[in-house]
Amino acid sequence: MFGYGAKNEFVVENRTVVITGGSDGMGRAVAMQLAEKGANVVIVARTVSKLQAALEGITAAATNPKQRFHFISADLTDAAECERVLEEVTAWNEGMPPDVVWCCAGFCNPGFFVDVPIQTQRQQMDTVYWTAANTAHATLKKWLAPIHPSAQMSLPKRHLIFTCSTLAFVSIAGYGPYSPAKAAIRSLSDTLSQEIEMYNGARAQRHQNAAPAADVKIHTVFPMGILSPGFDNEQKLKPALTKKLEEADKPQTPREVATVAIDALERGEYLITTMFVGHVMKGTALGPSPRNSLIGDTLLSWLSSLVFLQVIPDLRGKAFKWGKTNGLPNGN
Ligand SMILES: NC(=O)C1=CN([C@@H]2O[C@H](COP(=O)(O)OP(=O)(O)OC[C@H]3O[C@@H](n4cnc5c(N)ncnc54)[C@H](OP(=O)(O)O)[C@@H]3O)[C@@H](O)[C@H]2O)C=CC1
Ligand SMILES: CCCCCCCCCCCCCCCC(=O)[C@@H](N)CO
Repeated sequence: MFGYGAKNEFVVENRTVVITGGSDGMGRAVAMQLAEKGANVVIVARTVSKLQAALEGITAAATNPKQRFHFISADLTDAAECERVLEEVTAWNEGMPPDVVWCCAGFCNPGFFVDVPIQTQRQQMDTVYWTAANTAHATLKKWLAPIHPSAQMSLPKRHLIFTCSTLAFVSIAGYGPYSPAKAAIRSLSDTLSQEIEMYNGARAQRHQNAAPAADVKIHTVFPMGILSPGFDNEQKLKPALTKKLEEADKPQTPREVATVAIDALERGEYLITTMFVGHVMKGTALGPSPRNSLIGDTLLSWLSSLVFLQVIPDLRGKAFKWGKTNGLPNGN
């Protein structure tokens, strides 16, 4: 929770939330929990049958008969489809854009770089990076449109949330098709977290000048493994070496990941990790990102830099030893 007496920085009651990838895994768990907290929820994914089944469960999680639920089928690798989704949600939401957009769409196709066709690697960039960037673009174009001072209303902060992976901080052999796309999301998130301040600054003068309708905050969640249908699929493709190198990962349920992430959003955090190993992976890679807590994150980065003195050679050493013992993956 956000702590006794502290302010909840992520109020969703009576507000409208869009969750991409909301038909399965973590996205569906997030949708259920935000419905439990009183949000109106729109889930977006490609497969209609999965959307219908998920929406039933999400609707049943509602706590107030006034809450509304909707699904939209769209392939978010197509930017025009993301614009359509935002238009449809705005029309459904009585002309108001959504208050929260959470990008969860994506899946992982692991494999060694030279073994995975380059076309598949481009597709990973499309499904992981571009679904998020397209959704962010369509959303922010709506949110940041200038509103004349006479038409300004008092609106609460809007939230754009990306879902990354701790692999964006520390990549592992066998994730070449996937980690770069997640690292690109992290970079976009850092860029936007700075750029958005210009708009929030302009809004401080909204009584004199045209400005966006509400302040905007950016967040990014970095889960470890999530026990989802996507994960089951990924395990079938994953090289044995990759499984060995990620032994420190004890996958969490979608519900656990959603709960931890929402709690962190309620505390107002920016880069969100969901368990101890994830915190340490973040700590080694904080770089120029805004901190959640100056002291906490600085101590974490010191701890991590010590831990990683051992982890970096360990990962490389295990890869070397694997090749020495087992030969090439398909060399027989
Ligand atoms: N599972 C894991 O171990 C980890 C996952 N993550 C990330 O967390 C997020 C959720 O993962 P997970 O819970 O495994 O998800 P799942 O693989 O279980 O579900 C993925 C969701 O995304 C949708 N989706 C996929 N491609 C598109 C597309 N092109 N357009 C629209 N919707 C799409 C799927 O529906 P449909 O196929 O019908 O479109 C589905 O709703 C992802 O971003 C993933 O990369 C991060 C760390 C670990
Ligand atoms: C004490 C600190 C030690 C740190 C050791 C680092 C070990 C690496 C763990 C790799 C974990 C990968 C999780 C993300 C998985 C993911 O995103 C995919 N499953 C995609 O779906």
